[in-house]
Amino acid sequence: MTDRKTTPTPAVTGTHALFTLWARKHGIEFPKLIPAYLPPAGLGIISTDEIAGPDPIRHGRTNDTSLGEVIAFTPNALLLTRENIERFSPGCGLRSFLRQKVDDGGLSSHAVFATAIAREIRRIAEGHENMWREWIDVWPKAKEFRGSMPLMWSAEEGDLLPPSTKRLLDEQRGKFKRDFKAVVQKGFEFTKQEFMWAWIIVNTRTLFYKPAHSAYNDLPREHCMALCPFIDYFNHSDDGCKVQLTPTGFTVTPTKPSHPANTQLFVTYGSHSNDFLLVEYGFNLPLEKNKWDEVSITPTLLPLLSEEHKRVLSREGFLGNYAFDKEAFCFRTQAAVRLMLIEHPEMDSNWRKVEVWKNFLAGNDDGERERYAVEEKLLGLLDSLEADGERALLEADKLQRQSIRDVIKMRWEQILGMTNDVRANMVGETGKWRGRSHVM
Ligand SMILES: C[S@@+](CC[C@H](N)C(=O)[O-])C[C@H]1O[C@@H](n2cnc3c(N)ncnc32)[C@H](O)[C@@H]1O
Repeated sequence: MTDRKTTPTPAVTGTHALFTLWARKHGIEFPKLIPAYLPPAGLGIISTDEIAGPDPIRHGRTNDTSLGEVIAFTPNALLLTRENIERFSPGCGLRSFLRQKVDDGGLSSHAVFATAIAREIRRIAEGHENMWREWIDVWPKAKEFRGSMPLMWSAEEGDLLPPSTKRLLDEQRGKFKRDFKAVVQKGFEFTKQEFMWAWIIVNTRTLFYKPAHSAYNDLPREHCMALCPFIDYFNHSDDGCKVQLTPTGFTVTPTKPSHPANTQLFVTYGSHSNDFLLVEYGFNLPLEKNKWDEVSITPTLLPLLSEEHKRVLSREGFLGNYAFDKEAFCFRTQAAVRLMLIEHPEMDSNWRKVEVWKNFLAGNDDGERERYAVEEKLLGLLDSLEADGERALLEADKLQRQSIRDVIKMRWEQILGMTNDVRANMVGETGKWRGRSHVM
């Protein structure tokens, strides 16, 4: 978790100083910014001067980011992209794997970038030069990822994460495993540790990149990526500056009216929950600083649905993607839980009940008749999550590595806090609104 008030220490010596010289020499522009140490976020970007953003009073518009000054610019020629992979890692032969679809023996963009990076680390150690060497030298080392990136944890440590986090971790582990296997099958000989470090570098530092090249027209979104020197120094906040791809390169523009000198500037990586930030980037934000945080309840709810329920939900477009935040459960969860009240929704004799359910989905029925029964089920989901959380917190206390223990405890505590909030919204602080009392 990061505190924006961490006192920044400008990173003006060593590898970071060499990198900023290299960056300016190659056309990267950042007139009022410098990198700084901002523990626990590692490096970040701070202002050296006051920065003016869009001025809503002067322009009468709040969302016109083009009116703020461009605070950072990285030209296209310096990006690591699918097009220049062979320039980044001469002789790697990776370009041909990008021409093939992944299902036809090709490699994902993520796997190709990680391979090129892992290969260059070896080549640099053997004495080869690399045009991007100064940039590579400022990336975090493997030991910096060990405590924070769950992908690097043991299975036992990962199992103590909340189900909503663990589900994302399992998906990520699947992706990593597929990429590593495919890369090894192509004859690249990396250890799992070497490849994992490079894969995490790509995971935590890529920008969405879809230039106006025909090669990108039909390319699936997950393959549209680039690594971007300097702009990859920015940390994330939910209201950070805007990153845009222009015909000449990436730009960063502020979205707030002004930033004083000597403050950290953030960009927004996307509208991400803390579970996502934790698994994909190895950090999470205090609840009050992440307006997009929510808890997926899918892993708890899906196993409670019968095959019949799943078929009906799927036909209506309501299967999966269930969540709550500190205010309430989402509508999709309501839809699933309401359907659970009908034991056999596909039986002819239940068609009337299913019609009532569909009327609720369409907004033609307020659902008040079933409200208590639905709430009982929702409260049951919260109870079960809480029981899991209490068990996991006890187990986490036994873990050797404190950094991992702290991460697991922090996310569980956030989730248990949200569980309390959403329950209080449903039944009142003491349960008196519903005749159900809870020990908080
Ligand atoms: C694109 S890099 C940003 C630069 C990075 N901090 C560094 O030291 O090189 C993304 C990584 O920065 C860290 N990070 C980004 N935003 C953060 C935040 N708000 N709080 C804590 N860590 C953050 C995470 O480790 C994440 O994986």
